[in-house]
Amino acid sequence: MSSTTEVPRRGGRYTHAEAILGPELCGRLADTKVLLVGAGGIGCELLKNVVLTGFGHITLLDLDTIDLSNLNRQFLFRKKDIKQSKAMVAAQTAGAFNPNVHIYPIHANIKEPQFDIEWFRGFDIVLNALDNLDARRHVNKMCMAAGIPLVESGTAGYLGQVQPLLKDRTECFDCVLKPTPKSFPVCTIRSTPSQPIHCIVWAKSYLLPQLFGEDEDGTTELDDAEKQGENGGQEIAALRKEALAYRAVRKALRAAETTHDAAKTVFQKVFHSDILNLLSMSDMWRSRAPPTPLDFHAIENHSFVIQEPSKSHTATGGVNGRSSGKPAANGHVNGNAASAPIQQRNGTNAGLKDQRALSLQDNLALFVSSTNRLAARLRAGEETISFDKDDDDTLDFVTAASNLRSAAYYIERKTRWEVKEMAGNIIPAIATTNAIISGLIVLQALHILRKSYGALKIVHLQFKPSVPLGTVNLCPPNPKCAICRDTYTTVLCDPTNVTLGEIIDGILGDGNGEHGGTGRREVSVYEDKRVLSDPDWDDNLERTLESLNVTRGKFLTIVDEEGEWGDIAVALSVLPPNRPADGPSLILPSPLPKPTHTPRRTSPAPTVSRKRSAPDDDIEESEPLSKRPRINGAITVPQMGSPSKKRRLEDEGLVMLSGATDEVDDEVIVID
Ligand SMILES: Nc1ncnc2c1ncn2[C@@H]1O[C@H](COP(=O)(O)OP(=O)(O)OP(=O)(O)O)[C@@H](O)[C@H]1O
Ligand SMILES: [Zn+2]
Repeated sequence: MSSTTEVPRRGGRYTHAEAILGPELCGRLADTKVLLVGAGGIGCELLKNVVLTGFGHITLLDLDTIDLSNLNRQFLFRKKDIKQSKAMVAAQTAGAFNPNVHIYPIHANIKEPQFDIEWFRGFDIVLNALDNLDARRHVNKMCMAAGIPLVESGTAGYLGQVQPLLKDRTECFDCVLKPTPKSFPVCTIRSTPSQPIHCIVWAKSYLLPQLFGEDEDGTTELDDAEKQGENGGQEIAALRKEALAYRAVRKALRAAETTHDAAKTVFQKVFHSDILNLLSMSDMWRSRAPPTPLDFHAIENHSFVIQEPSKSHTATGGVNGRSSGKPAANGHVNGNAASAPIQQRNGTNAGLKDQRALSLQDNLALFVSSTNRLAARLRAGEETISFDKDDDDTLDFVTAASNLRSAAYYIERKTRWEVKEMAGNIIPAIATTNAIISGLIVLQALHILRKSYGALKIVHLQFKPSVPLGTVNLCPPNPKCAICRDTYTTVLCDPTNVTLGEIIDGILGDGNGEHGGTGRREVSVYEDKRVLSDPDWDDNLERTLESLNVTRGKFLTIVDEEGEWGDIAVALSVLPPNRPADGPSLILPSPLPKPTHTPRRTSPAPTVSRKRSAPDDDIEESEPLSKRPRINGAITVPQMGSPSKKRRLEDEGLVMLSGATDEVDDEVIVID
C-alpha cells in the first residue's frame, strides 16, 4: 500500500466513510493527529474505530501491562500477551486492520514531564479512555493549556458517557465538581465494624499499608478525625497507641529470617492484643456486641470456640450469613470440623475456587501464607506494597485479614471472589457498553474536526429501553473554574539557571507597548498546591526553578493580589535542542499574556486595606501566608482563598458519571 497522504480515498475501504463524512473530512483524516490515552476497555474499542475510520496518525499511550482479567473485553489482547505493554500490543494488533494508518504506541504514564504542553500541541484532538479521575484531570488541564479539543468518556456497567471539552466554548472536565468518594468514619473502620465492607476497608486501607506500606506511624488519620470532631477521645487515644505499636511488627516482617513466627506476631497483635485493648474500654460496648479476641493456636488446632453475642447486641448479621443472632449450633465459629458441614449446607463449595467459602482455619492459613509471601517480597527489595486486586498476594492478605476480623466481630465472611469485587471497587465492565461509547466518541470527534460545534452533545448511555441514548447540550465554561479560566502561556527555559523572580518579572513585563504584558504588580505564585512566593514573602525569588522543584511539564500560577487581573498559568517547557550554546536560558512568549482585567471600584473611605475587604481573603487574613510552615522552600496551602483556588484542593476519587448515571453512585463504594 502507498503512504497515508497518497492513498486514494475514493472507493475501496473508504467508500462508506466518504459517503458519511463527505470527501473533504474523509480526506483530511489521513493527516489528522490524534492522541488516545488509555488502551483498556474503552481504549481497545476506540483504537479499532479510529483505525478503521482512517485517522492517519494515532499516538496510543498506556502505562499498564496486560492482565488475565483484561482478556474478556480488551479484544486486541490474547493470553500470550499477558505481562506485555498494552499500548505496544494494541498498536500491533490494530495496525493490521488498516495499513494506511500509523500508530505510535507509548508505554508510559501520561503525567510524565516529557508529555508537556508543547507535546500536547502536536495533536489535533485528544481522546480519553481512562479509568481514574487523577489522569482525567491531568489530561483536561493539558488540553485546556494547549488549546486542544478533548473528548472525555467513561463507562460503569451498562451506563456510559461521552463529553466533548473545548477551551472557551464548553465546560472543561473541572468546571463542575465531581462527587467526593464515599468514606466511612475512622472509628467504624478501626474499632467498631458492623459490615463486611468495614473489615475489607480496614484490611486494605489500614492493615496492609501499616505492615507493608510507607513507614508512617498511622496517626495522621486520627489527627484528622479529632480535628473533624469525630466522637471518642478515649478511643482515639487507644487507637493512637495501637498505631505506634505497629513499628515492632513492621520490623519483624523485615527481619532477615521471617517465617511462620512473623505472621504469628502480626496475628497476635492485630487479632488478639488490639482487640483486648479495645475491650478494656467498657463504655464502647454498652450498646454494641464486644468483639472476641482470636486465638491462633486454638484456630490452628480446630478448637477455637466463640460465643456469638445476644441478639440485643448484634448490630448486623451473624456468621456466614446467619442473621439470627443465635449462638452457632455448637458454639463454634467455623473454627473446627463443624465448618465443613456448614459450607456443604450452604452449597458454596461448588463452582470456582475463588467462590468457595473459607473456614476460619482456611483464613488463618491464608493469612500466614500471604503475610509470608508479602514479607519475602519486602526482603527481596520491594520497598512498599499496596493493594492491587490483580496482585494475588495482596488480595489473599486482604481476604484473610478481613475475614478474621469479621469473625472477631460476628460479621458475615466473604469469599475471595467477593472480596476482590468489593476491595477493587469493581463494577462489572461490559464490552457492549464500551463499544457503544467508543462509537459515540468518534462521532463527537468528527463533529469537532468538522468544526460543527453546534452538533456537539454530551451523550449518556442510560437505563431506558425506550431512549437508550440521552443527550445534553453543552454548557459554557464555569467563570470560576480554576483550570479553564486561567490565561495559559508557555516559557521555554533551563530550570537549572532561571530563577523564579526572572520568570515572574519576565511574564508581567513593563506593561508598555505591544509586548508589554500587564506590568509589575503584587502577585502570589503557586505551583500546584504550593505557594512559592507572595507580596510579603520573596525568599524564593532568587532561587532557581530546579531548586524549587519546578521543572518541565509543571505550571506556575501567577495570582493578582488585588484580584483585578485574571490568573496566568505559565507552562514550563524545554529550550529548543538546536539553540546556540551561548543563547538565553529563558525564552518568553511574545506577546506577553494579558489576562482579563476588572478594575476594582474604589471605596470612598478605605479604613482597612483593599485586601481585607475581599470576603474570600478571610482565610489569608487569619493566617498570613508568610507565617505558614514552609516545606521544601514553599508553603503548603491549608485552604486557598478564592473559590477557584479551593477547587484545586478537592479530594480526588472515582469518577461518578453525572445526570442519567447518578443511580450508579449508590452501588459504588469508594474505599480510598
Ligand atoms: N496516568 C495514566 N497514564 C496512562 N494510562 C493510564 C493512566 N491511568 C490509567 N491508564 C490506563 O487507562 C486504561 C483504562 O482502562 P480500563 O478502565 O479498562 O482499566 P483496566 O485497568 O484495563 O481494567 P480493570 O481496571 O477493569 O482491570 C488502563 O489500561 C490504564 O492502564
Ligand atoms: Zn473549567
